[in-house]
Amino acid sequence: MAQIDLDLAHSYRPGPQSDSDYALLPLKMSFRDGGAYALLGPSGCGKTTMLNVISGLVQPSQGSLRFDGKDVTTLTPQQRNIAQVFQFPVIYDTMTVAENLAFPLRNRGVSVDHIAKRVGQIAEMLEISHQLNQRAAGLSADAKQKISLGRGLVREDVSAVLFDEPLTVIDPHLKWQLRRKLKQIHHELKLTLIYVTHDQVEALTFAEEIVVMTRGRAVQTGSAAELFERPQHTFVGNFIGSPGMNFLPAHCLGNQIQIGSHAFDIPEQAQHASLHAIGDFLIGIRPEYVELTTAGHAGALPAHVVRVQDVGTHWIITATVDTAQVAGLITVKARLSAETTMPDAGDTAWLRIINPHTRFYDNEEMIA
Ligand SMILES: Nc1ncnc2c1ncn2[C@@H]1O[C@H](COP(=O)(O)OP(=O)(O)OP(=O)(O)O)[C@@H](O)[C@H]1O
Repeated sequence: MAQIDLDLAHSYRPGPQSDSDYALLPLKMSFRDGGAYALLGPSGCGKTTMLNVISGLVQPSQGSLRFDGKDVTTLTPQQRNIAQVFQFPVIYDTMTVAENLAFPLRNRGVSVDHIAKRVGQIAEMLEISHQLNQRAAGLSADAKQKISLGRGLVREDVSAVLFDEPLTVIDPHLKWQLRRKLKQIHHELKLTLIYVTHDQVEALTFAEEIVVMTRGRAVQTGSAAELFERPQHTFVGNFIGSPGMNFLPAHCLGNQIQIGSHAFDIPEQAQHASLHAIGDFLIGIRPEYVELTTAGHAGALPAHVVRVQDVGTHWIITATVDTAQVAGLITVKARLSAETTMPDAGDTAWLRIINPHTRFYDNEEMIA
């Protein structure tokens, strides 16, 4: 296992001129030895490029990377001692499940006894012990991908195990089980795992730390709770959560926050942010933290209710807030508990949007 430090950028085009020429913009980041990470972001944001730069399949066009302080930039995947699991099964159909799992160990000259022990352990973890003597050829796509996962996890001496959307071919129910299983396996094997996905549920279930990426940038690395409570970038606010964070344009007038024609006291968490010096900014509040309250309540403004949806364990209210000439009508969503007395579509509801959970953004970055 190794601590992985990146200080690099990558462009597939020679002589990149603008940000859009880069698949990975210049970044500095570290993956802790033994950590479980997810690289999360929409299609094309650079996740696979980052994974391939770590494995050595792609050489960064600028900068370097280190494993435990040693520069590995020019080393091959094999020299870097990386195991990789891809979207589709990479196994030998003519071999049995046990032989497939043993293959990476046999290649490294591990003793027969140790191979048998380790293959048994991995098969048990993945619940494929009963299939060890079957030929891989006859197995379902799900079972084959489990073998691929097993082959990725079987070696104890790897620097890291990299997964590129490994559950794509897996049936939805099994997918859910395997995500939990991988988390448990990480706990037991203490391998450094880096897992690429565009699915936030997958990332949040599996990883201790999630690297959120957009347009070639890693905009935040943090636990599920950190990404939820303190999105450092508006993209994280939007992308994480369902529905995503609400954003409203605001500015400072005297020592108050002005949204449309409504003025609010600056809350405790933004006292230090010199909002008056910034001028225009965005406030962000998660639908979970928008409170339904009464007229004139501190931190609340009137909203026109457009839709009220019962989504089982809670309700989602969609309403519009008038920000006047700043941005016209802005949609705000509130996620309310099933016990709340709901307004109807067409009503005016007072929504408390300034409270201790409100965040402040300048140029997409969180400032308070
Ligand atoms: N071999 C390549 N040559 C040129 N451009 C590439 C190559 N591979 C990726 N790109 C470009 O680099 C950018 C990042 O792609 P990458 O595959 O890393 O993103 P991703 O987040 O993994 O997307 P997906 O989830 O769709 O796989 C995209 O604009 C993509 O078109």
